[in-house]
Amino acid sequence: MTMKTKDAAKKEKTPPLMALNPAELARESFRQLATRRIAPTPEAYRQIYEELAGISDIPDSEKVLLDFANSLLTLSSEPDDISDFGKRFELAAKARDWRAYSTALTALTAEHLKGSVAVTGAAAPVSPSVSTSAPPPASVTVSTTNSPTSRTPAEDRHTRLLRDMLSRTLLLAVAALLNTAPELAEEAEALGRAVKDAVTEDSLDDISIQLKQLCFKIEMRAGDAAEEQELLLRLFKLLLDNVSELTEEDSWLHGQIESVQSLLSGPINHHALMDATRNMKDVIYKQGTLKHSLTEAKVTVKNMMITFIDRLGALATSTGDYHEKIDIYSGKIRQASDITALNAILEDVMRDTRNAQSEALRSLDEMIVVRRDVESAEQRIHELESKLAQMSELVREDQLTGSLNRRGLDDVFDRELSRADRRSSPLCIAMLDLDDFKRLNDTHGHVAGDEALVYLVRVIKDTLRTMDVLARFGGEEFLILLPDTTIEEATQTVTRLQRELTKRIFMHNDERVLITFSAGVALRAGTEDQGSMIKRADAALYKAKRAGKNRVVSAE
Ligand SMILES: Nc1nc2c(ncn2[C@@H]2O[C@H](COP(=O)(O)OP(=O)(O)OP(=O)(O)O)[C@@H](O)[C@H]2O)c(=O)[nH]1
Repeated sequence: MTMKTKDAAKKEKTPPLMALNPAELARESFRQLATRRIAPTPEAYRQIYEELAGISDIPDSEKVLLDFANSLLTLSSEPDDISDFGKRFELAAKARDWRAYSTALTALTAEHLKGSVAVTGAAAPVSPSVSTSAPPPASVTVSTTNSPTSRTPAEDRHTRLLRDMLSRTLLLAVAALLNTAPELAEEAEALGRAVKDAVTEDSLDDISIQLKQLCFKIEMRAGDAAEEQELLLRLFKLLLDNVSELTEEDSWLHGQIESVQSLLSGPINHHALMDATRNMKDVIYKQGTLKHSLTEAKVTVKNMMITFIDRLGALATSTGDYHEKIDIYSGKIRQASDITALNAILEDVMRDTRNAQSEALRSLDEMIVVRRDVESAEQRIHELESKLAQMSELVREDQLTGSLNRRGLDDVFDRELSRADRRSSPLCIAMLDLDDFKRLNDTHGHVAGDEALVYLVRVIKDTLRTMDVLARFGGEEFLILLPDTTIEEATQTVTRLQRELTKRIFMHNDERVLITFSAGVALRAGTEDQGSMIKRADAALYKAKRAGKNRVVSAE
């Protein structure tokens, strides 16, 4: 029951109706509630019921003052100045020393409720007849204002506690969680320290603004981190998918591992990850092709060596026969008695010698040829190896599809950005990636994969305007530059490309092979640069993949 309700209740106090039984008392209580226009709460009902029954719950003033002392004592679990005051009040009340009580009350007011706080009866000496309601004392009629100092001790304690908790949360928990973003961790620590010292409302307001800003920054940072993590996972998936193909020749693997390691040792950012993924795709494919050629070259060398050994064996065998025959002939010669017999033997010897000679010569020739083949195969291996090193250093065109390569794209992109700036015209890009291309390669072979890429480029070139530019971005990824094109037009164009690709069926070995692609389209925002546009188109492409492939998504 509020103070006002109690006062009103006291004013209209009804003499106790001792004669009434409980049911009648209850009825009368309800009637009184209505007459006095008091809200029918359980507490109000109890008050009136007790009043009518003559059971007064209004304590006397001494009890109130003693209760106040007790409640101060129970307010704090450990000795502090509040409990000291409690003790002083308790002693004064028990000794009925109201001057001492009043002095203590004035001191309490001066120390804890200064400023705009006015405590009823606190400034003046208190007499036992002080008119106040029942405890708890924390609700002593305090007229509060919005000032930070106008708090009761309990509120102060809670504020201190909360401030402490916030400060510790910022200093210990938040700062520790931000160990990957030292600048944000420092900010959290500085705020933690500031919270500890902030006592005025202004300084708390200031801290509240800074806290909001910090939360916003952490949210942004969390978004970036999630994106980077996603890219990292893609990169690792790619590496794992291909690692089995590379392990046979570990020298090929070293380069990959080194580049990923150096990437992981530096600060991980979106660009570095995107580039590493693309480069790796490119290198994996090209190395795969070269490795295949090298394996072929090695098989050739091995076969040649086998032939070489076979020939040597044949030579040894034929000359072995020859020596055997010579032995026989020498025996025959020794036994020959006339010149006719010797002549016959000599002719046989001559014939066998000629055979052995020509066999030896043939083997020699073959050995020379084989040796030359081995040398040229070795030469080819060296050429293939060095080709990997200087791979497409200078070319601006993709050798397989005839579209621009990354280098060529960079030149044209620069040109188109300047043109768009000059004319203030819209510029869009579309990033395309064939769907399930690995499966196509695995099912139909790499040659079919290559043909599919060439086929895709042909369909794109047939469908696009001449001013549009197509570049192979890496592996099975392509980028189309669409000058003077709005985002709606760009999306329509790419959707048309998808339709065209499914209409014009790709055939391999008389088999119909369905090829589709996913795409992300981005409109240049203001003077946005190439990297940022590609990043947004790539993110949209990734969404298209995740949404089920064979679709176009516009970048945000
Ligand atoms: N035939 C051929 N294959 C290539 C070429 N460049 C890259 N690849 C292959 O393309 C495949 C790309 O595989 P992933 O990146 O896993 O993509 P995907 O299978 O298309 O899967 P999604 O993109 O999720 O639809 C790899 O197997 C590469 O070896 C190329 O020039 N010719």
